[in-house]
Amino acid sequence: MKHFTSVLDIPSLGNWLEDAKALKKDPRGHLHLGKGKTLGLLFFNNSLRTRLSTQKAAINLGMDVMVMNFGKEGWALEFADGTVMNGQSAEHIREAARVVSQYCDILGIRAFAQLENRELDESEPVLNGFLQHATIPVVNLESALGHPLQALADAITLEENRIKKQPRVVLTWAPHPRALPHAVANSFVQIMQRMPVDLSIVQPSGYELDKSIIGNTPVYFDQAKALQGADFVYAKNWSSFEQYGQVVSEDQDWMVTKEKLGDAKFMHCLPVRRNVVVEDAVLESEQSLVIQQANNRTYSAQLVLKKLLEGLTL
Ligand SMILES: NCCC[C@H](NC(=O)CCC(=O)O)C(=O)O
Ligand SMILES: NC(=O)OP(=O)(O)O
Repeated sequence: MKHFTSVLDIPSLGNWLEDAKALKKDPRGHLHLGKGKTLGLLFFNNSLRTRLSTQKAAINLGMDVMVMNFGKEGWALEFADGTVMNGQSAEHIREAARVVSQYCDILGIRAFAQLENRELDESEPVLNGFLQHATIPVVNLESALGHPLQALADAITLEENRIKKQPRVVLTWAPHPRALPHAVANSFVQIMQRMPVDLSIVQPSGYELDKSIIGNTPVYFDQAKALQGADFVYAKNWSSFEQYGQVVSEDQDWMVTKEKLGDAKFMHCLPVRRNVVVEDAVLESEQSLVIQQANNRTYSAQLVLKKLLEGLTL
């Protein structure tokens, strides 16, 4: 693995989940591996978990870390080739990526979808710009299309809480006051499709995710029915894919409640809007796994960094 940009970069999920378990038992067991190596983290969007858990993961591996809030503090970057840069952009990705590569050994990039132009988002200008021009391994800290470190933490959490051999996992759309990206939902679907679970998606009409990601995963429109008998309920808002980036329903009836949850465990990537996405009673109950999911972000990041560091020393 040269870079980690997608769930599809995980060669064997079963082996990785075993590796994650071992790392979690002995987080400081590989302090030598990152000694003298620097992780650079560039954030074009806000973060709490990704920023701190990825730093923590690097610290556990003995790495040094440099973090920059690029969105506000970096020069506005130009990604298109051949442009006359007489507008807002002060620096080209061709220089920026090569410059940063000299200071770091591994580079993490967070750059969300803009949700204005599907083709532009699908071209992943920021992540792909760094992939193309950086000379070091690149890690996706949530891009327009995916959030693989979150999905890996979700898989670890599910593995720790599964009772059944083939649990029923339901990804439910939930209301939100803003238009949100598809990245978390995409990567969750992709990783669950690779696990021994019975996965389905439930959402209001108009919120179908990218067909190329859904594949054969069943999609339902009746939330109460879909949640019946679920073992894990993963809530997430996303904007319309068809009417790209639009909010086509704000239906509060889709909020996850204790009653709808039944005996299922509740999952969400956080940050979560209380009493919009999910009611307080769920988050305060024993059924909520959200804090454990956030904890597992450290081990998912640590696993990825460990694999990349091992690749560097080969
Ligand atoms: N990294 C986890 C989720 C990040 C982002 N959520 C948000 O922007 C929520 C912000 C708010 O609630 O206003 C998303 O859905 O992709
Ligand atoms: N779940 C997650 O990625 O959280 P942050 O956006 O706070 O990093």
